[in-house]
Amino acid sequence: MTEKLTPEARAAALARLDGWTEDTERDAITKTFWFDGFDAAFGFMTRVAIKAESMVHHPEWSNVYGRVDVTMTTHSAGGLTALDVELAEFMDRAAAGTGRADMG
Ligand SMILES: C[C@H](O)[C@H](O)[C@H]1CNC2=NC(N)=NC(=O)C2=N1
Repeated sequence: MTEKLTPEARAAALARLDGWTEDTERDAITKTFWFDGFDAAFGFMTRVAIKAESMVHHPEWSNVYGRVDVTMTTHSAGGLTALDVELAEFMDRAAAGTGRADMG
């Protein structure tokens, strides 16, 4: 089973990630992505969904028009793991416009 990150690994991951903040109350990280309308937001979500399925690891998220609110945590571990960081990094790349279904 995937283990929760150590405090050191967690701090290093947060320093590496772009704009993610900690939700310390539930040991999760969150970020709001903004896109130029629904089409771009849903395109992002589609790329992330394909990646999430391949990882068998899924975001908690909601979408309103060009806005996507994301929370990442690992339910089975009860907190933040390397899987959350991996998918968060993928989202940062996908949102930067380099996202492809076959990406990373
Ligand atoms: C059965 C299936 O592998 C599990 O329910 C997976 C699915 N996606 C998941 N996603 C997340 N974020 N955490 C999990 O613990 C998790 N578990």
